[in-house]
Amino acid sequence: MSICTLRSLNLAQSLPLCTISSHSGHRGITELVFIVQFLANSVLMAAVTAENLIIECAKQMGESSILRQANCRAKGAAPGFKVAILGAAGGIGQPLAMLMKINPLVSVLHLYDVVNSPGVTADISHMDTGAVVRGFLKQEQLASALTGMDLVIIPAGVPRKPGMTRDDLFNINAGIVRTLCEGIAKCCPKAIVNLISNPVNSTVPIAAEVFKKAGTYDPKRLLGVTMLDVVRANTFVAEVLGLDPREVDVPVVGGHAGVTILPLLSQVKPPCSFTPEETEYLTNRIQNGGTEVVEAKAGAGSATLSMAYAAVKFADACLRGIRGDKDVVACAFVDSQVTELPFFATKVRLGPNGAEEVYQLGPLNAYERAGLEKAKKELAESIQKGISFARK
Ligand SMILES: NC(=O)C1=CN([C@@H]2O[C@H](COP(=O)(O)OP(=O)(O)OC[C@H]3O[C@@H](n4cnc5c(N)ncnc54)[C@H](O)[C@@H]3O)[C@@H](O)[C@H]2O)C=CC1
Ligand SMILES: O=C([O-])CC(=O)C(=O)O
Repeated sequence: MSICTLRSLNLAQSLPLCTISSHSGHRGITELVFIVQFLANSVLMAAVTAENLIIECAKQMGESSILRQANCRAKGAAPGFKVAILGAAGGIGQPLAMLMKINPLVSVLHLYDVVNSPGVTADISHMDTGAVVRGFLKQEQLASALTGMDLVIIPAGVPRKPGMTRDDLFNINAGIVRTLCEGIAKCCPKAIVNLISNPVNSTVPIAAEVFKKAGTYDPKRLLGVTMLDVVRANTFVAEVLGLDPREVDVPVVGGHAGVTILPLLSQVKPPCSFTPEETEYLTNRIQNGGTEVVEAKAGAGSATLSMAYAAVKFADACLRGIRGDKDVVACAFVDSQVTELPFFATKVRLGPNGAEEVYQLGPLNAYERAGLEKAKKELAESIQKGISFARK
């Protein structure tokens, strides 16, 4: 308030003064000066009156109510999409929330968690970017967090420690994902869902079953996030080729765990070739990128910062798709007819309804065909595990 008043004072005092000094002596100009002075004083009085009014209102209604009104006004100011992050106070959730607050396509950002979301929300809400941020804590606020959302990003759940596989997270994360997806089915059934929680190869089938049970399943709108595999593949391949990673595009198909992560090195852009040793090295490194980080963090969790970056890259592609941008293509783990499995990661074209088109694998070399068979075997089990859990 006081800053507003100061600004008005400056305006009222400085404007007429500088006008007089440069134009004194001219009658018409002097009249103009008086008019400007009069207008400036009126602005000042109006500002003071308005400030008094607001202070009076604040006294009567309580400060938080005034702040809520300010929030409502801000909401109308920035056109864009409404995005919720479930698990927003976590290792991925926090940097993801920060990066989504910067995204100009986002007008409203809902941060939900079972702990610490008020603090994260207060912190992020001070960033002077367009999106309005609201925090939601615990199950009783899940419905409010989800209502009206266009895109829901889910990084909720426990991460790995050294020695664990992603499947070891199933017992805890399966239940978390089921509960959150039940909320989505009730409160924002048309939202596009970006599912990050591991094991993605099982949590995506769980989400699909929950939506089927609720009668809201739209296969296009459910996307398992495998972007981190692509981000890693681009980085490691660029290192080997001596290129800038931003110039490299590596399709990664299959799923998101160990051998189910299948980089298609024969389809790298720009076109290039690798020796058998390079192919072996790159495939292993891309498949074990997650484990590399888990071991380096030595018990303090798994990839969070690169994952937040990858999640934002993917969410941004989804939002551009919803907006109607043409040719938005990214890899994701989706409902698929590309193989005999019900879910598979390939390139998809993102549009207003999510994954509008699921692309075929394209030509594979012998190394990749062998990798595909291994990937499908493990994927089939993980998918079935998720479906059985959700149907129990
Ligand atoms: N798809 C991918 O490429 C990747 C997936 N992940 C997975 O993402 C998940 C999260 O990882 P981090 O953020 O590092 O873990 P974290 O433990 O740091 O954060 C998880 C957050 O989820 C919250 N949470 C737990 N139960 C919840 C519930 N019922 N509702 C809402 N929030 C809940 C926790 O309070 C916590 O704030 C893990 O399952 C991890 O394996 C991690 C990296 C890459
Ligand atoms: O490895 C983990 O547990 C986390 C993850 O999915 C990844 O970093 O790719």
